[in-house]
Amino acid sequence: MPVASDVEEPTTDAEAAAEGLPINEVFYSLQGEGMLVGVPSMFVRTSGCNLRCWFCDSYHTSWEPTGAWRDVDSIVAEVQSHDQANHVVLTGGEPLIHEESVDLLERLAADGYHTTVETNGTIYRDAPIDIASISPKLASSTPTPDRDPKGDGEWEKKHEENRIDMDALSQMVDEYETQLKFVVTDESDLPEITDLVERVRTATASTLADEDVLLMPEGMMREKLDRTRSRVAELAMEHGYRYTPRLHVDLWNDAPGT
Ligand SMILES: C[S@@+](CC[C@H](N)C(=O)[O-])C[C@H]1O[C@@H](n2cnc3c(N)ncnc32)[C@H](O)[C@@H]1O
Ligand SMILES: Nc1nc2[nH]cc(C(=O)O)c2c(=O)[nH]1
Ligand code: SF4
Ligand SMILES: [Mg+2]
Repeated sequence: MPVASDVEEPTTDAEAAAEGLPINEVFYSLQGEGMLVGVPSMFVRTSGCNLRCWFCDSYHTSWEPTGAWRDVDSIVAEVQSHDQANHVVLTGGEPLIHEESVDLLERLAADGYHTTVETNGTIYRDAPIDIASISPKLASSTPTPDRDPKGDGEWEKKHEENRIDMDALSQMVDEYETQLKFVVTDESDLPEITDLVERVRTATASTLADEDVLLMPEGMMREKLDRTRSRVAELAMEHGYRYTPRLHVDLWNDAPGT
């Protein structure tokens, strides 16, 4: 795919209307994470993010955002060209920084697709979303100078300030069928997870069951997951939360377009 532009910040509405969405990749695969794991799905990956997790497995949508601007018609046409999939995963980067993601979701809903949006939960948008797959970012995601994949901790403060927005998160949980999918680096993440789950329960009218809380092992590649998945599965059992594998990594490691 041609690299037409770098995407650092959300565009203005006028630019977005004229240009569509910055797209890093569109591909057909199996949903690798969460409650629909294994379901044949089309993936639409937007470029650009408002956070910078040190472990981000989509480096070219966050730390070095690249992509081609595409109009919604051409994205929908590519989704339709794989007629095995009735399910679309909109991901990124952070797809909800882009106003035009709402247009895309409306077009997909009108065409009868079931949609999952993978989001960090910091931006609320009103859109036809079947599953909000929210992955709130924990303190262990913060790019401190010793873990910054690119620089020297320049993003540490901004990431730390913006990684949780309780208003946006609560509104999303109230409006959409939700899974809260936490990336677990080790067991020291658990107190923060249980605390955040309780805060969400207090702030929302909807029921957030323990099974709607998912623990996912951190690991971009198989070798890392081999070291983390057993412990994360045990932690899920201890707390009554759900464990989610990273099926695509088990099957295809970090191959592009999977
Ligand atoms: C690249 S993010 C894009 C969507 C959105 N920005 C978010 O973070 O939820 C897609 C999913 O991958 C997860 N993820 C990113 N890097 C990971 C890693 N190294 N190990 C495990 N999960 C990771 C995120 O937490 C999120 O659930
Ligand atoms: N197969 C597959 N499943 C996924 N589920 C969520 C993904 C993501 O990057 O958001 C993802 C991904 O990148 N690949
Ligand atoms: S919020 Fe998502 S896309 Fe952004 S840096 Fe973190 S994992 Fe990557
Ligand atoms: Mg991924």
